Amino acid sequence: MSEDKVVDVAVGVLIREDGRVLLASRPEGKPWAGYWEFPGGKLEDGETVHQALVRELDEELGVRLADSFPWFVKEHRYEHAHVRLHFRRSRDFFGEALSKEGQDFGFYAANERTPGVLLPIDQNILNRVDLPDVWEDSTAVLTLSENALHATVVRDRKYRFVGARCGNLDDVMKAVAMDFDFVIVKPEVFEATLWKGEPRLPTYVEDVPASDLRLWQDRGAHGVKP
Ligand SMILES: Nc1nc2c([nH]c(=O)n2[C@H]2C[C@H](O)[C@@H](COP(=O)(O)OP(=O)(O)OP(=O)(O)O)O2)c(=O)[nH]1
Repeated sequence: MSEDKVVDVAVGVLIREDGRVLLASRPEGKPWAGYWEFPGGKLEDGETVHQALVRELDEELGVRLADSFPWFVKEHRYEHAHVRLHFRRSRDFFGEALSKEGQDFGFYAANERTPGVLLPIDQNILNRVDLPDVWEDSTAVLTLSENALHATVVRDRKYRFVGARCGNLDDVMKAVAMDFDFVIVKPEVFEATLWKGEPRLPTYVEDVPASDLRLWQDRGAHGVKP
């Protein structure tokens, strides 16, 4: 594989009614075998991310995925590959999971220890599963042009999540570089902050009614901030 070839990967964040998320260990023979991850895998030619997830969940765990929403897209360079991870959330799946490839698996809460170590970049992402759909004040929000370094300090002391209010794509790119948990944007700039229709971080749309939540989630938002 040439160094700069980007591999697109579909990643499923399947959330049970009790808020727990499906995680599984990586089968023997793959890079990072034995580490835990969200189920998913590489896109095949012509597949959408949702289609790839439907296939991978069936192949790996026998789970049937009915619907899923874009959550965010994240690039990461491993030694073995440069991946573009397309995370999608779903509460709409059925079937009892089975280990079709010899993996361990289970449903876990964000603050619970899995039997094995998660892939390093997945831990932060698992925490974000608890971000509420409708924004609450228990999250720290910074305006990026102000003192953004403060974010790292605040994160440890008081707030579980740190987000940034972003006026445009440049701000969102800064929030990505600083690994913020979420961004808040106005409805009129939402589209401009996406990467080919997918957010780059979980995104709240500001100043819209809570009753429009589903509409904005269909378009890729994590949630709304009325
Ligand atoms: N499925 C999954 N892959 C992840 C996660 N986090 C993360 O960095 N990755 C990376 C690891 C791998 O480099 C890549 C997924 O590739 P893979 O080898 O598991 O995909 P696959 O099942 O299609 O593999 P194969 O059949 O081609 O062997 O994405 C995650 O949470 N879930």
